[in-house]
Amino acid sequence: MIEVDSLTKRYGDFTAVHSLSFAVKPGEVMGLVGPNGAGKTSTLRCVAGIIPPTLGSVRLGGIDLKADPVAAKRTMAFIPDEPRLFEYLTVAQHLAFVARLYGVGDYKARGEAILADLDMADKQALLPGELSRGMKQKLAIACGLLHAPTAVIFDEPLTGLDPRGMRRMKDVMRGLAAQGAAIILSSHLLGLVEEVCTHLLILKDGRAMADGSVADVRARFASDSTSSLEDVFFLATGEEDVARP
Ligand SMILES: Nc1ncnc2c1ncn2[C@@H]1O[C@H](COP(=O)(O)OP(=O)(O)OP(=O)(O)O)[C@@H](O)[C@H]1O
Repeated sequence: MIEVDSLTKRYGDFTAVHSLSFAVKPGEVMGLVGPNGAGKTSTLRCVAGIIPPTLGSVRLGGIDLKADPVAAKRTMAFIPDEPRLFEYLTVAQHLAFVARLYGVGDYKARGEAILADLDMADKQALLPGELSRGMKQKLAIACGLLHAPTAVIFDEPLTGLDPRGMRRMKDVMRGLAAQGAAIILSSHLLGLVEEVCTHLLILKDGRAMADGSVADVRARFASDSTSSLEDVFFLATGEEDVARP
């Protein structure tokens, strides 16, 4: 469960996120979408405990992030769009290191299963410098999932993946949700959001333009239940001439 209550993020005098509240329940995948500068990254970083909110609170698995950051972060994984790896650790050593950090005792079988899911089983002895961009992304994902997080944040998770990798990644997200994880997926790829997400939060200028199940948001903004998420996005954000043919 991810619970965000009245989250405000200011940078100096500028307010990037205005009193935002939402919750992602176990099994839900919430798509966080919005135009450039809407406040998505600021929100995600606050939820992940990377930067502090100016006001408001975040609870992960029922644990207040400010009151007990270590316990709250133990329940969570943040998968950034740009993989950050250790140059001198192999794939297998990355998993061993992350397992020690999170106190995952029986990590080997779990790590191998995650690597296999991502088509990385035969890459265990390689260093990041020997991996392609997409493989690095997959390794970052494997590291993030090793401790079986119940709250998972994906920021543009398909960046650099080939079509097979993208399909694997979508399966991984659906699988995590089916196992009861609460997931936030931030992406500009509205097709991906439409395929994977059960819920939507559309942000603009740091404010929620829409929040709810995909069906509810669609019903609110589009007259037609078959309208694409792209249409819903433009209607909700007023970003484009929606009357275009
Ligand atoms: N460290 C910072 N200092 C000052 N302003 C910032 C900082 N980080 C972000 N902002 C501002 O906050 C606003 C929201 O930025 P943010 O990166 O959260 O948006 P975003 O929705 O993730 O955008 P994008 O889709 O382009 O990644 C923007 O106006 C940005 O200029």
